[in-house]
Amino acid sequence: MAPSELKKIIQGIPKAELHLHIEGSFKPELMFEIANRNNIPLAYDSIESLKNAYQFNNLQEFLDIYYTGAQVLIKEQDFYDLTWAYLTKVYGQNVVHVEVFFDPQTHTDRGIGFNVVINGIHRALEKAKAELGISYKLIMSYLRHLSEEAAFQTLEASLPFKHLIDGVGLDSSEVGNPPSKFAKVFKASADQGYKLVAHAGEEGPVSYIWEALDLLNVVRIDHGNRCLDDEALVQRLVAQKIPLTLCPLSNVALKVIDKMVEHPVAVMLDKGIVATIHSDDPAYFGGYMNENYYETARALDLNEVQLMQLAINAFEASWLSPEEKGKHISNVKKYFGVSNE
Ligand SMILES: Nc1ncnc2[nH]cnc12
Ligand SMILES: [Zn+2]
Repeated sequence: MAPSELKKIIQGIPKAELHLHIEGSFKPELMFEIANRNNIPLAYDSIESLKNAYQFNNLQEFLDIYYTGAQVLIKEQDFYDLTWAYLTKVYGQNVVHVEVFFDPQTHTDRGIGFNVVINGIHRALEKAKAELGISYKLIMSYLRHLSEEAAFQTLEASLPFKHLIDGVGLDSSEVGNPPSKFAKVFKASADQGYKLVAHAGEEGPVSYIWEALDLLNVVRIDHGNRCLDDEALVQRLVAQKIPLTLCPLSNVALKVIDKMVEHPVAVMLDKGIVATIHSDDPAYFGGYMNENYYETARALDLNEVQLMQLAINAFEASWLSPEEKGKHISNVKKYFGVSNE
């Protein structure tokens, strides 16, 4: 298929984004603008030199830059502008539903109020719902390089805003910080009514995916690339329809895989895993939803049936109601000319 034809097909697919760190959507241009208005010096003297620093050998090298960039976010308006910029961008890519991560501790540890962060993000999400027709869920992520005690404090701080938050996640430096470290706070989060997800098996071993399932009771795994190392785990994921939110451009940028042709998503689909494609930190990894679909489809020679399955899987994996899921899935099928019988 010609590149332009593939791009056109991907553009038209109604898509759900389920693995997006809002701080990872912070474009250098907006970062400079917000840094200037808040009088915060950046370590880079131009947008170009900042962009040149976006070369990573592993997850930690990325995280160091990502946390530094987030430090210019001070006011509610900053969080609003960040979120609104992301939403208007993906509106143009026919993303119709988003489930967005935010990292409260990255901000509260700098003295920014939980209310400042969540109110700014929430205001933009509400505006996108009203004006762009994009539905949303919000996921508060605990930073796994910090203690479980710190995660408990974050859970406590979230409670006045519980009505705005749909679930909790677990992100940041994976190796050495297994899911088991957060078993108690995940149980307490579930008791508060939060849904549960966790990053696992991105750089960490397959045992972290088992732990996320058995000790944290998550309903989806973020990344999960390493699951193919373990056939029993694959069978569990298939039998229980546990989705994996994969991020192909992120995996190449962070050297989780060497080249896109090595990405496991096609094999996962073949095995019947509810695999989905997302963008993780699009401002840092070179692409949003369309670019992730496109680069993966090109490298793995995905056909239209596989593209349709990926799009359907994302709605199946979402936290939308059964009726909403059904409506979106029927739209995807219609788009691909498949009957909804
Ligand atoms: N890919 C990733 N893995 C873990 N933590 C993250 N935080 C933002 N992006 C992340
Ligand atoms: Zn992620």
